[in-house]
Amino acid sequence: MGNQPKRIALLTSGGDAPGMNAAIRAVVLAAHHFHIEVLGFFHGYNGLLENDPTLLDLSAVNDIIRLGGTILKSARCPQFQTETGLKQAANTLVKQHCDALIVIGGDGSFAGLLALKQHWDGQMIGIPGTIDNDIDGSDATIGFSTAVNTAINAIDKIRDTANAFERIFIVELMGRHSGHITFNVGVACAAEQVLSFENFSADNREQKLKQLAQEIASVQQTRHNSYILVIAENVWPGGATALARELKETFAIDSTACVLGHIQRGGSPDAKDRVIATKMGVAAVQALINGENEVMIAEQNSRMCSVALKQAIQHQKKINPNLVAAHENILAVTAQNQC
Ligand SMILES: Nc1ncnc2c1ncn2[C@@H]1O[C@H](COP(=O)(O)OP(=O)(O)O)[C@@H](O)[C@H]1O
Ligand SMILES: O=P(O)(O)OC[C@H]1O[C@](O)(COP(=O)(O)O)[C@@H](O)[C@@H]1O
Repeated sequence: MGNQPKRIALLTSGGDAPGMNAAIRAVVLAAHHFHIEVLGFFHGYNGLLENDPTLLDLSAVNDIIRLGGTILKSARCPQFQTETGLKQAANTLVKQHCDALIVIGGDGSFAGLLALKQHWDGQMIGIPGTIDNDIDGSDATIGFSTAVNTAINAIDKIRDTANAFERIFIVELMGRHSGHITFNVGVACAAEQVLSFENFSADNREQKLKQLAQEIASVQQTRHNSYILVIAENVWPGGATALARELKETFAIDSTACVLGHIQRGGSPDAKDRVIATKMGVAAVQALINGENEVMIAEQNSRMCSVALKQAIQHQKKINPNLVAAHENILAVTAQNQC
């Protein structure tokens, strides 16, 4: 306990995620409990370059657990990826007498922490905050659950029009490198097709287009029903709009492309995200007090634990293969054959 930090720097970085505020609140409350000060830096790593932080007292985090976005603002900060930027950030932390840094963000933000390590020797802890859920070593990330629920709500609404008009919709979901959102939403919405990194490669594009055209024709002829295809962003060259155009040009199939976009990142965090963010925020302060360094707080089988930051950014977290297989082999096929 003698070496516990006296002043923690806290920031949110990269894509904002619902529940980041809940994590900020938990860090501040836990730190207050242990008589540690928390300095909030704004605009991601830019805040360390700007050196204009604010002391986060209890009133600063009052009633923020239910708010989407982040009260500390977020940003991407190219300057932090230069030696000059990293040195400047390290100087700020020294000048502000911070002996620890907690960053709530995604894999890029954690890579940033590891780069800063070359110039600053304080304690560093990452808290996984990203809707993409693409962080190794943690079963879930803050924001994923809310984003999935938001997309489900949106697609359920689209389904009403799709059913009423027996129309085809192609809905593009976020997750630039991973299909966690796409597969979970696809299964939960009973989407007729799911297209993501796990089950599609652009090399098979022509074959896939033909297969989709056949499926759509079959569903429409035999069932007079709607057809919803969910696709991950970046998976089809040109995205949902290009796919809709190709179906029209090659097979004369009319479809409507719908890009859900940033709607998935916003809104009040759901119960799951509020709870995981709170647990992670408290665990981060406890990890600092225990002398841990260069780790990310994670949840594994409902328990909080620490994972080396290096391990967290390996990009090896796969979609549950049972989910992919169930959709490919059972759910979609069975649903499409219903009369
Ligand atoms: N290799 C790196 N070195 C230093 N900083 C980095 C590095 N990679 C990312 N960052 C910092 O982290 C920020 C957020 O990363 P980004 O990948 O955009 O979001 P996320 O953290 O959500 O994955 C970047 O804008 C940059 O400031
Ligand atoms: O808002 P931007 O800068 O266009 O970024 C969009 C990207 O951010 C995300 O919403 C979240 O990604 P990160 O959490 O890794 O930043 C991705 O799903 C999406 O591809």
